[in-house]
Amino acid sequence: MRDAGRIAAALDVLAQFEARRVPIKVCLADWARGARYAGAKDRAFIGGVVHDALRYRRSLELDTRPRIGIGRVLMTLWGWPEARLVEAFAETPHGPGALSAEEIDAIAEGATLAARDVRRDWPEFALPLLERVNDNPTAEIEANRARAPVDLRVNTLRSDLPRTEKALRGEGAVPAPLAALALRCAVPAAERRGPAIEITPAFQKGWVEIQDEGSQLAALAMGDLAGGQILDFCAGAGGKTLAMAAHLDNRGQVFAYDIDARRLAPLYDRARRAGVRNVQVLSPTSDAARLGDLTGKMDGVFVDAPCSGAGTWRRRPDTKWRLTPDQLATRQEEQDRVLDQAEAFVRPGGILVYVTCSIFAEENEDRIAAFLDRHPTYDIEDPGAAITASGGVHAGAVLPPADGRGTLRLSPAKTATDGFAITRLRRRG
Ligand SMILES: C[S@@+](CC[C@H](N)C(=O)[O-])C[C@H]1O[C@@H](n2cnc3c(N)ncnc32)[C@H](O)[C@@H]1O
Repeated sequence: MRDAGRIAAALDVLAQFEARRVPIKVCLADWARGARYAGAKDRAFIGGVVHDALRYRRSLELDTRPRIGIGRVLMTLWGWPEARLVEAFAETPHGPGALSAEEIDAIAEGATLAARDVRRDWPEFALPLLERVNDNPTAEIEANRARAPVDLRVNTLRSDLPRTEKALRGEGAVPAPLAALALRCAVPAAERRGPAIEITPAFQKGWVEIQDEGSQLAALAMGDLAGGQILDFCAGAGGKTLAMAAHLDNRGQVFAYDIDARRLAPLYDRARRAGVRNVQVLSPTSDAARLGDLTGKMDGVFVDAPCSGAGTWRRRPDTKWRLTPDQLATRQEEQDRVLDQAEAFVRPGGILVYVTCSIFAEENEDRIAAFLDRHPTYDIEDPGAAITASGGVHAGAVLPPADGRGTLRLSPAKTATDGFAITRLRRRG
């Protein structure tokens, strides 16, 4: 495909998103099904431009003036010269139709609008939530508009950092600043695709997992539980399960449970590839009795709770426009429920770590305060101290301090990671 057809396709996909508000990957897949002629480079171009458009959706007016908006994305963010844009729009029969003089003038305002209207790129209802927890909301929103790097966790059960870094040098992997086992591949520029880590021999041999550095730090909040028994109560596909299992060096035990058996399914293969032998997957359908046996016995229970996902908006910018206040309220109810269910497994003196990939206090500090009202037998501990004590951060790395309510917050602007909030509680003995 040429520029003309690619721009027209991106406009179609964005129109679908505005009309249906389904995940953008659904809109992209629907388009791709009807466009068998499109190659991998076309799909990458269209996916890239559509995601950037969603990152800047309101400041660049993609929602109200999509032709102008996409022109602004290509000129302002991708650095296209005006002539390339004008030619692509006008090309027949595949282009979206020639740009008028007014449209060209409006497109040229893109840089000014992107700088002026940063706050418009955050859902309006969620602005007070951000202002509540962040002293520089504009900087945070700006950092959330940027593309995210690809972060990797070196799997010490299969390799080590120097060997893995060397193997992935061609992909641009360099050590990340905080987590000792994190490698970072820089953000691809405009039309460039990100590194295809999954097809590298290092990935296939299980030397690395794709995992944001913030997620790696969260998984270390269990601290130094060498040989311990841990229940990962919301294990999903097991990103943090595998990190904890490797951290335990295949000793002790990590039980991986999730209410949704389908989400656990990939964990079996992932654990095999990673050489993990200390994980037991507990399916909600067939292992209820085994889960019950763990009641009151776990040294640590890890709750990676269902949440708004606001901390991952730079990676999944469609989700910031799909979140509603009602959904947020539902997540809060789930968070309370999950905490109550999970705490039953903590032994006296054991640890309960509560993590979300949301930076909002409504999903973190407020949930913990409500939990402590219901369960006064828990005390808050410093999550940063536990992460440091785990030995999993670089010597001298400085984590943000926990706030006055005991929660450590990571974010694109503050730590150059996805957004996470981490709280650590200990049950009294
Ligand atoms: C943030 S995701 C977990 C991601 C995963 N820990 C990882 O690192 O890849 C939250 C998970 O919580 C699960 N969940 C929601 N309610 C639950 C409940 N009451 N009990 C257990 N799991 C629950 C969801 O099915 C979902 O997989």
